[in-house]
Amino acid sequence: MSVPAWASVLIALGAVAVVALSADHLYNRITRNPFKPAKKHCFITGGSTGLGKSLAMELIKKGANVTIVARRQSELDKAAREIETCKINEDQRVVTISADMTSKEDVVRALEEAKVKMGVVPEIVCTCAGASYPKNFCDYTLDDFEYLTKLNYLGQAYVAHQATIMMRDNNVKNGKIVFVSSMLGLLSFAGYATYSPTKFAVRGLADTLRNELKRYNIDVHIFFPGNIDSPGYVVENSTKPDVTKTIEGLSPAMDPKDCAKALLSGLYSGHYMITTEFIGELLRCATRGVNPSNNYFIDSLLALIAQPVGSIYALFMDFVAKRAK
Ligand SMILES: NC(=O)C1=CN([C@@H]2O[C@H](COP(=O)(O)OP(=O)(O)OC[C@H]3O[C@@H](n4cnc5c(N)ncnc54)[C@H](OP(=O)(O)O)[C@@H]3O)[C@@H](O)[C@H]2O)C=CC1
Ligand SMILES: CCCCCCCCCCCCCCCC(=O)[C@@H](N)CO
Repeated sequence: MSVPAWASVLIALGAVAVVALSADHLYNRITRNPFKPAKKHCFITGGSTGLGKSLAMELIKKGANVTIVARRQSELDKAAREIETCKINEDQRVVTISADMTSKEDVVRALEEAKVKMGVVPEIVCTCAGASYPKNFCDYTLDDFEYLTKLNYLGQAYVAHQATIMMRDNNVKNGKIVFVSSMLGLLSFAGYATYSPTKFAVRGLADTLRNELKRYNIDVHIFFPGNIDSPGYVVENSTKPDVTKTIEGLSPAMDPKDCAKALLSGLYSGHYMITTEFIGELLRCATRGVNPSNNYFIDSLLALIAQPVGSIYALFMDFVAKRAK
């Protein structure tokens, strides 16, 4: 009995898919160290509210020890009490450090303090501290550009730099640095002139270090979440222009806990670029460049879909922006 031509084509395509998927899986496994947070010292900036706090809670549930860093000690203490309730072992530790990530001295001190208080240097570093104050371009002051560059970009760059030196000098076996960008590090539109560039900059740094830190066996990851229902989100919505709200309508605010879980799931899978939702996946695949794919076969398919979707969205964005007051 001969197989019809269409069936042979299907079988051939299926075979290619299976080979591509398994090669990709193998590639992810071989090129990154497995993510095993249990007993590790996780250092989280912006760990007192929103994404950072939820991430600390999820990591504690996995058996990690956690240091959370932020400016306000009162919020740190409140968060620490909440995080403590997620412990799975009595001996797990939660350390708080009050420090300002826009200050070089504070960043250096925070890492030193974390090492002393926890008794071991940070092995997993997540730079969540960040903020956004969306406005129309002409309504910003020049200082607004400087502040968000300091907090959202330099704040992550300083921490990554000091943590890398610490990991190198203390022979950390397989360290991890997780940068926090945003979907706005993959696309941008009206309202985000002071914010989006800082999140693109974080990607530039993460892409550099993903490659460069291989020599120290430090894995680098970058997270691109959509809107998160956090205290910061409430603040940003108070100044967000209507045009911005209309354009980003496609990204409903996610619960910080689900967002943290999405990040962990990406880390467990060994993905470099991690997103939270389908739109994020489309944007990731459309802008991946020469970064590793998460799944070569599916990513290529999504990249293909993203082209027409992106062009149509650009028409919509420009239509809305042109009519904005
Ligand atoms: N919320 C959203 O919609 C989205 C957020 N993101 C990004 O995710 C990250 C977390 O956001 P979100 O959950 O909203 O955060 P929140 O605004 O809820 O929390 C911010 C955290 O950072 C700390 N922080 C703020 N400024 C500084 C500073 N100068 N030095 C040290 N710590 C600081 C805050 O504490 P304290 O004020 O006491 O210092 C707090 O712990 C940010 O990088 C943000 O850009 C990405 C996509 C969407
Ligand atoms: C491939 C083509 C797909 C096109 C679809 C584009 C959809 C746009 C959704 C944008 C969502 C923006 C989230 C902002 C999160 C953030 O970082 C802020 N909350 C911080 O202020």
